[in-house]
Amino acid sequence: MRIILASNSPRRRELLEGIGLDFEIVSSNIEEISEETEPSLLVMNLSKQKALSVAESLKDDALIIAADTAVEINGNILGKPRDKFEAYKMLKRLSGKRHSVYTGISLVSSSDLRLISDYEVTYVYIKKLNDDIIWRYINTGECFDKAGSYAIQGYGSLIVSKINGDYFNVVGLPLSKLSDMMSKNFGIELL
Ligand SMILES: Cc1cn([C@H]2C[C@H](O)[C@@H](COP(=O)(O)OP(=O)(O)OP(=O)(O)O)O2)c(=O)[nH]c1=O
Repeated sequence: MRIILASNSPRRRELLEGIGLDFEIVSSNIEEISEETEPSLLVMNLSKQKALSVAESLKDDALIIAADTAVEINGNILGKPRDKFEAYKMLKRLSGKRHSVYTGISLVSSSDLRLISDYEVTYVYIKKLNDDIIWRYINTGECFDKAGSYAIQGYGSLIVSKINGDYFNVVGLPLSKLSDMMSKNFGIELL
């Protein structure tokens, strides 16, 4: 079956390429809006919207993969920062604390619109950051298209002290969970 990644994220593309999957990319371009405040439900809901928007635009049979990542700390959900001041506020909030990174995955088969959603959570500990370090990090420019304003795979690796859970989930696509979902629900084996 054709496999389609419904994502504009270069990280998600690279992660799927890394496991040798043969897939195409179709961007979803939905407005990421949801009233949901429970992070696991929010990321599953948004990934579902992305997957369905692509599935509905296809004529032939394909399996669509979509994902959404959000950061949660003390009941607050952090998405992507709008500007450097918002990035500063987010990093200040994450400084010296543990937060949770949620990624929701949705799989949809375009032939019958059968939909499966699930999520993964990883706990990330950020070092105590002074303002000088926060601004130096923001000035690397890598925080802007990232949930929570950092990229664990980039300079962000220097401000993370440890993680508990799947690293790839933090980067934006929990490959192990995805593999289980594809195998269990669609009989597609990635290994
Ligand atoms: C926390 C964290 C997030 N991120 C990224 C993963 C996601 O790409 C992004 C969160 O935004 P998303 O809305 O999940 O994804 P996206 O807009 O980049 O791509 P698309 O919706 O088209 O699939 O933050 C990192 O790259 N590293 C990190 O450490």
